[in-house]
Amino acid sequence: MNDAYDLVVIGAGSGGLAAARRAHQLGKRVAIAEQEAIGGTCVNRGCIPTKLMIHAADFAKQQDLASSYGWVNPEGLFDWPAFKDALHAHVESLRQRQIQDLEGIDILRGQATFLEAHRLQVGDQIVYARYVLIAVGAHPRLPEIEGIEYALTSRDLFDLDQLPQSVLVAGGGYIGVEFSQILHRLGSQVLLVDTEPHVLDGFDLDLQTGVEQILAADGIQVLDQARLSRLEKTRTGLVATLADGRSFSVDQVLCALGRLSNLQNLALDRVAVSTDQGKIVVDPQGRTTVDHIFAVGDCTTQLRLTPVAKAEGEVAAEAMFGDRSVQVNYRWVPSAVFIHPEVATVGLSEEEARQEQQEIDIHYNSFSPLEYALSDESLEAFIKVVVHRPDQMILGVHLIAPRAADVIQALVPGLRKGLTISELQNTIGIHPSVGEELFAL
Ligand SMILES: Cc1cc2nc3c(=O)[nH]c(=O)nc-3n(C[C@H](O)[C@H](O)[C@H](O)COP(=O)(O)OP(=O)(O)OC[C@H]3O[C@@H](n4cnc5c(N)ncnc54)[C@H](O)[C@@H]3O)c2cc1C
Ligand SMILES: NC(=O)c1ccc[n+]([C@@H]2O[C@H](COP(=O)([O-])OP(=O)(O)OC[C@H]3O[C@@H](n4cnc5c(N)ncnc54)[C@H](O)[C@@H]3O)[C@@H](O)[C@H]2O)c1
Repeated sequence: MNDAYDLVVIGAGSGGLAAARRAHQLGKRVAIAEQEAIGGTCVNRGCIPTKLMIHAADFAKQQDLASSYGWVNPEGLFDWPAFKDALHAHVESLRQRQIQDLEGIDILRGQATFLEAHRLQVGDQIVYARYVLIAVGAHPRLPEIEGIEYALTSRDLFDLDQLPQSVLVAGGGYIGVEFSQILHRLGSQVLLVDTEPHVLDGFDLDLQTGVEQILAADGIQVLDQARLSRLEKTRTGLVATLADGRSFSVDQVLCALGRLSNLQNLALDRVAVSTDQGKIVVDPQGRTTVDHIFAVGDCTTQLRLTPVAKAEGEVAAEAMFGDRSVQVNYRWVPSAVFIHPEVATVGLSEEEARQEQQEIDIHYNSFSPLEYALSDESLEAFIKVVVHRPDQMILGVHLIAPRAADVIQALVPGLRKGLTISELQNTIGIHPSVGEELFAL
């Protein structure tokens, strides 16, 4: 049968592409179904365009610092349409590269739906699949409040005709915090509203409060324990009302309130795949409650990050067709919030370690990065290490500093092998660098 595959992958994002390529390398006949653009969220409307916007915004910060380093009149004007064109051209080139990398794999254009356990409809085509991998990702959650149709999501930001002069950002997670600083640096007045006591709920509390200080020092107003409850369109923009009755007139409102798995069109009820709170339940190999159906990435109950989706995709393909013993190890997954200065974290927060009733010591080092030395502006960067007192092994590392993401991820192989605080303290670093501060704890 022409339309019979060893594996049909649903969704050509980070997880689906990794699985499809691995299964193809293992000699299997593979098809990948995609209803939108190849590359999924990360390439088309997530990590890559966001980080390009962060670089654009960072030049504004560098201009501020440059005048302390002898540069005269470093201020320039930001041309949003020119940047947008360059951004979309780069995203298009990445997309083309992803398509080239799919050589030997059939691309099925359209929405995939289960007809029965091994049969899928993709657009107007019906295909047979020995195995199916669901990698359908997620979409922004919008609360059911009056006027929500006027709000933007992160998807819309890369296509705006012009940047808003004022914006209310609802949600202080990764997306809300990153875009608050981007939009502020590019000239918008920003108000950030979050329901929790601090932004970045779930991060180490010192990171949460440290980030709020950075945002406040930038001139971003942060309202904690506040909930967006209504939007009204006016002649000039929007009026956003909070649950406590306060209201704000702004040009735009950005909703960054978490993401929901894209399960709505799959007809999962026809195949008895179990879900929990709208996410597919999987084991550490990505197997669902149905033996030949796997799921990876943002549509599952695991962490929602690109490198995690990729690792899960590769493991799932191995579990189907190669080394059946592999599993994803979620113990030491680092992550970063790409603001200036960067925020990066790995392992347990102090609060998580205390909740687990671990006996812990906290090692802390605050420092001022050299790039601020000549500036009137100050930056208190810090590193915090959570240590298991009985054996001195490191349980978590949390850093706010320039280049924090690179510093933290370089530690991960050591952490996986049981790195202790004295091994860190006995290391000779590179001077002058942010990384050497790790060894001065
Ligand atoms: C603004 C933003 C910034 C981010 N920044 C970072 C970052 O800096 N670092 C990081 O690690 N992560 C980041 N993420 C998260 C990261 O993008 C995701 O974790 C990652 O893309 C998940 O990959 P995935 O394969 O699970 O899903 P996706 O990449 O979302 O791919 C799913 C694909 O499935 C398709 N699809 C859905 N349903 C069907 C169907 N029925 N039939 C056919 N196709 C279907 C979709 O069109 C989509 O292309 C960011 C996310 C956002 C929104
Ligand atoms: N740098 C990165 O790695 C990166 C960047 C962007 C996105 N991501 C991924 O994308 C996912 C989604 O990001 P996100 O920021 O949308 O979600 P999130 O879950 O990280 O944060 C949502 C925030 O919204 C708040 N909130 C919920 N309802 C609210 C309301 N009605 N009013 C005000 N605040 C409210 C929550 O308290 C929470 O702080 C993340 O989980 C992350 O995995 C990662």
